Amino acid sequence: MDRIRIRGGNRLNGTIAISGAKNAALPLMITSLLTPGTLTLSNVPRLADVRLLQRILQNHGVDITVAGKRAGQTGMGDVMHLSAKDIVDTTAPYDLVSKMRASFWVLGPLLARCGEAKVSLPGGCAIGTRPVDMHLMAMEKLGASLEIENGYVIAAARKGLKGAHIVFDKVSVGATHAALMAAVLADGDTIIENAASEPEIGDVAECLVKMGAKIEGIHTPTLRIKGVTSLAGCEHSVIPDRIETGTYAMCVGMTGGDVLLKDANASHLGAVIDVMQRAGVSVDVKNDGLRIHRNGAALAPVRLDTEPFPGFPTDCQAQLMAMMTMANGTSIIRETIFENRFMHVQELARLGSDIHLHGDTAEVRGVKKLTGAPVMATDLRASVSLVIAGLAAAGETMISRVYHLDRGFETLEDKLVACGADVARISG
Ligand SMILES: CC(=O)N[C@H]1[C@@H](OP(=O)(O)OP(=O)(O)OC[C@H]2O[C@@H](n3ccc(=O)[nH]c3=O)[C@H](O)[C@@H]2O)O[C@H](CO)[C@@H](O)[C@@H]1O
Ligand SMILES: C=C(OP(=O)(O)O)C(=O)O
Repeated sequence: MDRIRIRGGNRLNGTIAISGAKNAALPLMITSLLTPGTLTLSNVPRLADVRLLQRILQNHGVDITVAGKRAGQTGMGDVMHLSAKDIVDTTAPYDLVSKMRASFWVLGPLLARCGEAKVSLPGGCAIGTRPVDMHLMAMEKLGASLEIENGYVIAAARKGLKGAHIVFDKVSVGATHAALMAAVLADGDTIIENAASEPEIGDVAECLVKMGAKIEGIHTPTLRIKGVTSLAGCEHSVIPDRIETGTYAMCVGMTGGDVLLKDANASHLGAVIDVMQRAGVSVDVKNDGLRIHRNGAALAPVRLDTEPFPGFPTDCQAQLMAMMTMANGTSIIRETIFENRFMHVQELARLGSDIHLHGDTAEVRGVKKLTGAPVMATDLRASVSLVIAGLAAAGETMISRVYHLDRGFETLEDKLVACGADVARISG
């Protein structure tokens, strides 16, 4: 199994190109199930999760071809053509779905297009119990009948889905994707209230509109959908990854230096930029991305809660905590989205951090020095928090189980090495 070795202490200087967003690319790929036409996605990141979803979609009969970047195309990722002319299998099996959360989202489109689906209950990062009750409630509201048997959701809507009024009790990215992707082909009007307004939902909604869907209220918590009988193919470019952007911003905040995060979209990062500035890191919005710089001054501690968009994202919580381990004072970080998203705390402790957990709140007492150590990645964002800490720790940090990192960070070592970090992948 690969490991990542970091020799800490180097400042970061240069340019890092931000990849297409994993959490937009995955649901965008799934929208291909809604049309017999060809969906062409550009700026698709080269990630393990994308490859896994390709296998899941191919199992349903989606024909997928991947090519490198085209001339004139913005972004750095692949171009992917997805064509679901015929759905040959409406079952999403356990061995594939259990590895990745987003794969469960095929439920809505399969039901909408085929009137039936059998989808294994999902997996994903082990950061809480992560129920799917709101996904199921939305499908039932849209007229599906559901049973859970042997770990599978078995859903049917033989006469098609019907428009409905769906009100979510709490904000869920996945349940919003599911409801939206099902409602676009339902008969009649659907209103989704308390919808997630994360930029990735907006990206999917905009792609669906290009395919012929009728959606109002995009980027707001109330989505109004008029069902259509069919959708066509289209071309769409995946938005830049705001979580990758926040992560590299925190790498620079941690080490000091001056880095341009090329193609980053500041409008998706308001809460992250605010926290970085409060911590004493300079963030300048440029035409071609975000410039992050910190020269000398100590980091100031911060106090924050994770929240649904536009609040501070839970997917950047571990990275911020790593950065705050060396702040000049005590930071208070409250995790409000997932009940078990502090697995990085005990690994950060191996590097010499001083963090105390009180229920959903971490008290991060800044230390003057971290020291390299062997550590273990436990989930995607927790693993990259260890990279951030390792970049500033004296000596060598060796991170094992880096397959978690490969789910969501494209060529992480190359991007950091290009800015002067001493990072290497040790194979085998
Ligand atoms: C692939 C992807 O895009 N994953 C993201 C998605 O995950 P995911 O879509 O799984 O997260 P949700 O937004 O659904 O979860 C938010 C909260 O709602 C709860 N919940 C969710 C569904 C449900 O049916 N019942 C329920 O109680 C969850 O346990 C959690 O406490 O949004 C999270 C919150 O921004 C991010 O951390 C993940 O990176
Ligand atoms: C938690 C994440 O992914 P998933 O929902 O697939 O577990 C993530 O992207 O940070």
